[in-house]
Amino acid sequence: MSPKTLYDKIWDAHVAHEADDGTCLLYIDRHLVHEVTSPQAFEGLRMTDRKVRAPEKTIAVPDHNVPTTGDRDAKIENEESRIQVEALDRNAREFGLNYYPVNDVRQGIVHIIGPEQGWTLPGMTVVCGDSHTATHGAFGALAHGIGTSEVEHVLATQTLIQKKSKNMKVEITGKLAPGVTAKDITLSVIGATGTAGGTGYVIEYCGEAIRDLSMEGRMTVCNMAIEGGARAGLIAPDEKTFEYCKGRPHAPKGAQWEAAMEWWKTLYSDDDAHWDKVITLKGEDIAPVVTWGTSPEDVLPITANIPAPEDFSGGKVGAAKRSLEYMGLTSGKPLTDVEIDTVFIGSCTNGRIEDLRAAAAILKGKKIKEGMRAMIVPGSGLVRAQAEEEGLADIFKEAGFEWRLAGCSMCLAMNPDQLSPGERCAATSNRNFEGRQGRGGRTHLMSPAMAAAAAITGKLTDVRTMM
Ligand SMILES: CC(C)[C@H](C(=O)O)[C@@H](O)C(=O)O
Ligand code: SF4
Repeated sequence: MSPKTLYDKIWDAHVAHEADDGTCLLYIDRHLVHEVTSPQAFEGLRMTDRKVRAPEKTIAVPDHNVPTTGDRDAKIENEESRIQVEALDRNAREFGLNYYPVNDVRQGIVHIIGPEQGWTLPGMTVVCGDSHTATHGAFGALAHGIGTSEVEHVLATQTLIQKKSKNMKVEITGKLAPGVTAKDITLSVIGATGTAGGTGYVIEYCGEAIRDLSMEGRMTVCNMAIEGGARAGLIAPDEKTFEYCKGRPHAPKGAQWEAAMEWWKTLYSDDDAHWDKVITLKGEDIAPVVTWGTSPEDVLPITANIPAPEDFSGGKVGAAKRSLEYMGLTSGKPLTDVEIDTVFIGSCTNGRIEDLRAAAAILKGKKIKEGMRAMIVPGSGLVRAQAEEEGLADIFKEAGFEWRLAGCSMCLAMNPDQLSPGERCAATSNRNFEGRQGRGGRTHLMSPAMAAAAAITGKLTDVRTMM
């Protein structure tokens, strides 16, 4: 048998049909559905009088438009948001899906609750009408975003038409230095490869620094594979993965667990498998980083100065000029001089319990800078409950943070949590595009510990000075 990558193995196990031109029909194990990209897909089913082919493998949750304050049973004020959330509610009930309504404690960001509830498991194919579906790759699942017409196709057939991508290996060797996290790894990779570096590839992240990460950290890394242009990100499952999955509500039990483990233990890239592209970073070389511009590739160590357009070449010169203008930054000044007025800790990148613990470790016994607007938005109701039980919520509230209900929130500002024009935010999310967090808002991406440090000082801050 010829050697295979992890991606090859999962792919081969799911091909239902291959056409002469290489186009394949892939079987889909899990279909996650949120309110933004699904209404038209369900309408399509209705119009053609179809049912959902595998409702037991389809999981629906509202997350993007839900308010994170107040009464969850109250009507959503914004009409567009309300229509989407109500449509999902109707569709989930009518088509008999697994459903976590907004007032269910298990509700949360779709990419956080999939793993949390044990829907996401090694070796699966997982899709969702959402680009950050790559997150689930942390379990050694082939997971990627799909468009609304594909959502309809998967709902109707439980299959997806796909062409195979190329294999890319991203190896992070050695150990991370103190203060350096999974977020710094994933941002540094994009800084090195650019936002198009992964185009046409499925990335497998490997190496000692990846193995050392918790499942939460691995999800942070895979979450941003899409920002590096890749179709999906993967990490081979290991004991940590199995331990995380064991006992989750929808994980297999008993003999079924044993049978699953037999297959899961074969899920690694063979030694002499073929890679179309290989990138290697040394863990020791990775610093706590922040973004300075309006693309996730605009990454620098926190100790650097704000770049000048002339530091770049080609099309990037003009892009950097526009970014710096939009961001209101002066070239040559230290990044640590940049003052911020808002801190957002949350999102499917960094809204899990470990992220909240990392922020709490910095915030314990401290106060945020006067006048600072700071919020923690847990990734799910269960993350929120656990943080309360562990006393983290008290640390946040005593420090001056708002303690919110679960949802996407200020990651993309589809709910009332938005930046005003010119406001500058230290954010733990994954996109710093113009207007992403509200029209005219300015976003600096970073790790939860770095965002917590910035909340205290009121500036972009090297977390290592506060440890
Ligand atoms: C709304 C949704 C389609 C979108 C995505 O696909 O990623 C959102 O989650 C985002 O992060 O921009
Ligand atoms: S938290 Fe942000 S990135 Fe994640 S699904 Fe929601 S909007 Fe998209």
